[in-house]
Formats: sequence, structure tokens, C-alpha cells
Amino acid sequence: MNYLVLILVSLVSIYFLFIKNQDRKKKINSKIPGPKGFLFGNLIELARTKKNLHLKYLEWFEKYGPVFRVSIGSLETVVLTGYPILREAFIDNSDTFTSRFQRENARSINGYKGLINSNGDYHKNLKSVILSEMTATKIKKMESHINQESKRLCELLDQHAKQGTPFTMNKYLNLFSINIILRFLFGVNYPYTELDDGSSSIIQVIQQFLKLVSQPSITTYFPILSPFMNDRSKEFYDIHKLLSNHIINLIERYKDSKQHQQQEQEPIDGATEPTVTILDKLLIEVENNRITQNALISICIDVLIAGTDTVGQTLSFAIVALVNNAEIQEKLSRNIIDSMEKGDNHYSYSKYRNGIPYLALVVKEVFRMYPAGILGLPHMTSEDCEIQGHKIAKGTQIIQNIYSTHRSESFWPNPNNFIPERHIQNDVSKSVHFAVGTRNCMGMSLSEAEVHTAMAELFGNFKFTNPSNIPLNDQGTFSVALNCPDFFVKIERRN
Ligand code: HEM
Repeated sequence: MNYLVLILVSLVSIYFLFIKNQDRKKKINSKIPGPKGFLFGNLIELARTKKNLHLKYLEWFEKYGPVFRVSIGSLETVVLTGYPILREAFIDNSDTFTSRFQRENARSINGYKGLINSNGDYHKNLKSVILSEMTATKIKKMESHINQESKRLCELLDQHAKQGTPFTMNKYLNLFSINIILRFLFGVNYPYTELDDGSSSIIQVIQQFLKLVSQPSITTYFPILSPFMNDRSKEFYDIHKLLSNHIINLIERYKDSKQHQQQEQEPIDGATEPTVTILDKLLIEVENNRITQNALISICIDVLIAGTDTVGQTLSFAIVALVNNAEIQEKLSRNIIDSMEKGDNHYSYSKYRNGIPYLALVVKEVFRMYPAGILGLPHMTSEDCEIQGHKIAKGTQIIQNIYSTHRSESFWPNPNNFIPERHIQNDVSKSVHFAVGTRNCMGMSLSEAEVHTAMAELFGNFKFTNPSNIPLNDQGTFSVALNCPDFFVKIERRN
């Protein structure tokens, strides 16, 4: 009898906690246009489509307009496309649209205390800590890291130029971006030979983690199941543990070397200013009990996830685009060489960021055509609200449809052609690759510096050609970042 009462109470609680709440959301969102659902909403159509999600969303945007609804299980999603709508939501109504949508399966990893999936004052504090180390002035101070990494990349490419045989570039560009984040966070970097090393090296672990973290999960669509199942695979937890252990080691090594440096260089007149990194700032937060040791590890993982693949994939697409458009590559290369002072063997972002006009246009076009943060990171409405006359319920997942905003005829003429000159008019608001609003990308300034520097060094020093007569494939696949397929190139030194 007692059991029966318990089961009844549980069912009623589940109903009120989950189902009733979902009913309310569905009812309010029901007037928003979007694909008709059947059984589990649009699950079957999405599971059966051969298109990548960003291409499906482009098709739906063209059919249903800038505000459309997708429903899967109990997950209600509204997809917003185009700067005017994104602005209305994420800037004019930022209080309602700023929160991150928290997936059920992230709870078990860090209790929503990481950088990407936390909300409220906790997130605000973290963001100000991170951004205080990402200002333009701080990046200028840390520029030597980007320059050294670009130099190492060019030295490696020199060997390929001498060999004169086709080779694949993607893995080098991924390591370039991973190394920069590792330098910024922990002051370490890894040799390019690590790429062919055993599977437990941090580089391999980061790459495996990126693959696993983007896999779809059942509890996101049916949170009601989360008390009964854990839909992350054992492989995911194993890799997460390996990555956490690497990070714990790096933090310990960093602390030791810091202590060592302080003992070695005791300031005599008190004038020496110690170098401060993101990690130093985060360690102060741990000391003051504002974040836990576990949260610190999650935050480091989040910076690695957000900051590595995005830049690595962007650079891969840049090379693909410029190999496929040889005359643009030539014009770019000339502009880089002609704009740099004689005797300057290497590019410096702080010196040349405004001094190589065609490079600036090409970078903008790369960010437009291949927006790495393809559908942004999911947000959630914290109140019922209305966007362009469409009522959206509290608790709805909100997606910034960055890809369609960059690739639809509605916003850009010939959107699938690579035309740097289209940015001469400088309508900054049309490109939204770092997302819109106060919760946008924290790594904007760093990414700009990385991409400008790498492209100036690569295209100023080397000529990239296609060893085959079929254009390189630039159709990205959907993942944490828009993924550039592996490609082969041949290179020659220009000087
Ligand atoms: C090509 C380079 C990059 C692109 C296109 C890009 C794009 C984005 C996008 C679209 C978002 C989602 C924003 C939102 O939810 O509204 C984001 C978030 C984020 N990005 Fe980037 N990103 C890039 C590089 C980086 C780098 C180098 C870092 C390094 C620190 C970084 C750190 C972050 C973080 C921490 C977030 C989460 C912000 C939050 O939740 O408050 N990103 N990025």
C-alpha cells in the first residue's frame, strides 16, 4: 500500500514538474511558424535528414522566416535569423535572452559551474575575470606568444616547401590554435611532432573530447528521463577524466614554476611587475572560495573547447578559400608584402592590424563565409516574451542562426561566393560570427589577433596550390565548430 502511494505521489510530481510545464511552453510557442511535428515533434524529420543541421536550418529559415520553432520531445527551440531579429532579442531584450540553456547531461560534469553553462551572478563574475585578461592591451602584451607560434608553424611549413610534395594542413592549424590557448592559460606549448604521438597526449585528448562533447543526447530532448539514465558514454567520461588530469598537472606545474620564479626574482626595488595570466586570476578566485577546484578545471576545459577548434577550423577554411581563389591569394600576398616595412621579417598585430587593408577584408570574408560558431551556443528565455509579434515562452531554447545570417541571399548577394571587396562598405552589423549581445564570444580580440597574424605569416611567406584539378571541398560539417574537411595542398616559399 505504501509503495502504491509512493508511486502515485512520484507520478503526480513528475507531471507537475515536467509535463505540465512543457505543455505550457508548447501552448505559448504553438503560434510560431515552423515545420509540422509528428509523434516526438520534429525528431523524426531531423533524424532522417541527410543534411547537416545548419543546412536544415537554412532551408527552414527560407521557408518559415526569421523566427521559427522546432520541437523535439519536450525541448522547445526557437531559431532566430538575421541581425535585426538577433538585435531585438539579444540587445533590446537582453535580460530575457542572456541566460545559457543548461543541458541535463552537463549537470553531472560540473553542476553548471563551468564558464559556458553557468548563469546569473556566478557567470557575470567569471566573465569579468576572464575578460580582464583578454583586453586589447593584455593581448598586445601576450602577442609574443602568437608570434612565436606563427614562426614555429612557418618553420614546419618550410620543410614541406622543400619536400615539394602534397601534405595535409588541418592538423597543424589545430595545433597552432591549441598551443596559443595553452600558452595563454598555462604558459606551455607542444611540439608539432606530438600530433603523431600516442593517444594519451593532451593534443589527442582535446581532439577526442571535442568530438564526443558534440554528440546529441536523449536527455536534452526528454529531460524527464534524466533521473533514470545517464546518456553520456563511458568513453566520454574516460576522456573527460584524462583531460581533467592533464589540466590538474598543468595547473600544478604552473603553480610550481610561478613559485620558483618568485623566489628567483625577488624584486629588489619593488618595481618589477609580475606577469598575470588568466590562470593567476582564476587561482585567486579559488583562494577566495568564489569558485571550487572542480569548477576551475571545467573553466579551463571550456576555454580550451571554445578557443581551439574555432580558430583552427577558421584558418583551415581560409586556406581552402584562397587555394580555390588563386587571384585573391595573389592580391592578398602582394598587399601583405608591400605593406610591411622592409626589414620587418615578421608580422605584428599591434603594428599592422590597420595597415594591411586587403588582409582585413579577406579576414572578414573568411569569418562571414565560414562562421566557426555556426549556430552559437544555446540560450534560454528567462521570461515569457514577444519577438516581432511572436510569443515565446519562458524556458524555450533560443538558437542564433549564425550560418543562415551569413549564407542567405536575404542578407548578402551571392552569399556562397568568396568576395572580400563586399566588406569595403564596412557594415559591421551584418556579420555576427562572434554572436550578438552581452553573452557573445569572450575570445573575440584574441581570435582576431590569431587569425590576422597566422594569415599574414602564411600568405606573406608561402604560395598555396591545389595538387588536384578538383576544387578543394569547402562544405563544412556541423560540430562544436563548423568543421573543415581534411585537404591536401602543395606549397612554395615566396621569398
Ligand atoms: C574564430 C574564432 C571564434 C569564433 C567564430 C567564436 C564564436 C563564438 C560564438 C558564436 C559563441 C557563442 C556566443 C553566445 O552564446 O551568444 C562563442 C562563445 C564563447 N567563446 Fe568564442 N569564438 C571564437 C574563438 C574563441 C576563442 C579564441 C576563445 C578563447 C578564449 C573563445 C571563448 C569563448 C567563450 C568562453 C565563450 C562562451 C561565452 C559565455 O558563455 O559567456 N572563443 N564564441
